[in-house]
Amino acid sequence: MTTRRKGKSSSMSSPRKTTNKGIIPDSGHSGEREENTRPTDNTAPSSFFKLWTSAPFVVIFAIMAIAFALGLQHQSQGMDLADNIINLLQDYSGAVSDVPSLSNWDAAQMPHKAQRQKQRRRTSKEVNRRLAPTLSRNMTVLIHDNGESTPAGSLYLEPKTTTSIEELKSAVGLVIDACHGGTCRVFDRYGYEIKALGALHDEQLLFAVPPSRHFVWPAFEIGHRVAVPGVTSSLPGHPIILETLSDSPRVFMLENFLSAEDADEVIETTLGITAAGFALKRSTTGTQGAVVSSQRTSENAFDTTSPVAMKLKRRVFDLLGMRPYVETWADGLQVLRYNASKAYIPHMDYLEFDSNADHNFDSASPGGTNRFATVLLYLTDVEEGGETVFPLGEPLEKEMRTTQEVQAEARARGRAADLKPGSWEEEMTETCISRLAVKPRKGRAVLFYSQHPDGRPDERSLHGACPVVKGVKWAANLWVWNGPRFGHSATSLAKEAEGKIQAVFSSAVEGVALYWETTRWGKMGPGEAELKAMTYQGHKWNVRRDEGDEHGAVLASWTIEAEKAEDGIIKYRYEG
Ligand SMILES: O=C(O)CCC(=O)C(=O)O
Ligand SMILES: [Fe+2]
Repeated sequence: MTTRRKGKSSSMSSPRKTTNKGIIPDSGHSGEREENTRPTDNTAPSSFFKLWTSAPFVVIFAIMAIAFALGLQHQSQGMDLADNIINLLQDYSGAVSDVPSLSNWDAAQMPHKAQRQKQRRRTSKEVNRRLAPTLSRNMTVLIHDNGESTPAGSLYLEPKTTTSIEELKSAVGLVIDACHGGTCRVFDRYGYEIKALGALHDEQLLFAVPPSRHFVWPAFEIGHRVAVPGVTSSLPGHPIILETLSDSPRVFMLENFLSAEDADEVIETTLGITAAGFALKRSTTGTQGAVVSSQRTSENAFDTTSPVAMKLKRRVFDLLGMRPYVETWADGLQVLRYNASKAYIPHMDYLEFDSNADHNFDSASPGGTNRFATVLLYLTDVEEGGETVFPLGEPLEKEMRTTQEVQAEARARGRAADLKPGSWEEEMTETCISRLAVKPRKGRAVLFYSQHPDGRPDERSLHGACPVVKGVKWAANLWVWNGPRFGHSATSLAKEAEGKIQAVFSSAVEGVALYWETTRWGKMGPGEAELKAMTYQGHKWNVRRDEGDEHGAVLASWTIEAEKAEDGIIKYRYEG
């Protein structure tokens, strides 16, 4: 195995300027694969894609002819080639060059048939399981620091020296300092952890994720689009498309994330919630006791358990490469309603380190947790206004406007929305007009990260909800934490909610997980924190053998009996 280490890779300081054109594959490989792994220009499909999508048969024929010719001379080499082609298909299943550009989202067409088939291949639940545990051939892989768009170095791997995933991980440790000793997990560029060497292929981009950190989608460049493989989308045949809007702050647009029916169901479910602490009411801020703020004028509700909320919460974890789903790592789905003029001043989603003495919010420190990423779902179109604005993000389309023009437009919007002249809402509108702002569209979602890949809070993640000018904006967000969340919001409020019981679960033995019906709640064991849940009389909880994403055999079941609760709390312990 040979290691090549480049100068310390760095984040794109100016995404528009930077591309990873500088990658030079190890000798012996044409540059063509890297050319294709590079972000694709929306308007100019890469030459490979043009050929593949416009004339697949020509490509297949050419491939077969080469494979056959090689096979005659050297059978195993022909097999390698065939393997490589399959890998190639898997890798490119997510690269999108033929979806419409941002300004043309409405026209989103069906992906090309070949691409759909590739999508299905990848969607099969656990790609790694079907793959050989060994390397198929000598190959070069490019090693990226988590979340980085350019590689830190490359590794030349040979089947005879790299015989296990552990060896791959140790090799990665030679390239990436934070992975010294082989401590990192290795992900492909779609957020799938590599668990079998057979999943690797030549010139693949690999992302090294240090222990207790999570995969972060690389930005590549503004406008880079990926059809996300393996994550359920709103419509069969239409993959979720993740488009880079900004590198720093790290913001992505997600198209096809949820269907119109799902959006309607979230709203209907929300309007039906009556429990105190969950039902729709004027939004609050703060962790020490929620306070109504003049700078957050929306209404919100928490939907923690409805089937549609559970489905979307799991989808978000999948999209983030956080598998399996862990209930205690996210706040409930927070549903938001903004009537005309309502807004939320620019803020961070992560909580201040000293916001509560009982919790370590320093997410970069061992055991510290805080909000890591936000996925914001738009449940309605909004006639005018209501954008999610990132004041530190570059606008997608730069318009040459003077400050006076921007101010005049903000005032006009303010009048239309009935905003108080000189109010923070009117002032914010200037930012909405001139900085990175995402227009709500039903079914669309935005992903942004509140933490750097190493867990430090990202102060550039500042964002807010622009005042709605015309119409009503319904949205829902899921705040995903980098570990078990602080039990403030939904959970502690829920204690007060009528009829609910706080259940606390633990296990004296390793290798088991808690499930609420078919929903995985989390891992249990002597080394794990107790799992907590708000639950009802008659709810059934299962202890299963922990088999990750799969449902292991049921080892024990508990049915909630309200009369056994003391002070509204009931404890269950699995003794094995
Ligand atoms: O509604 C939006 O666009 C943003 C909402 C938000 O940032 C929040 O609720 O934390
Ligand atoms: Fe927010």
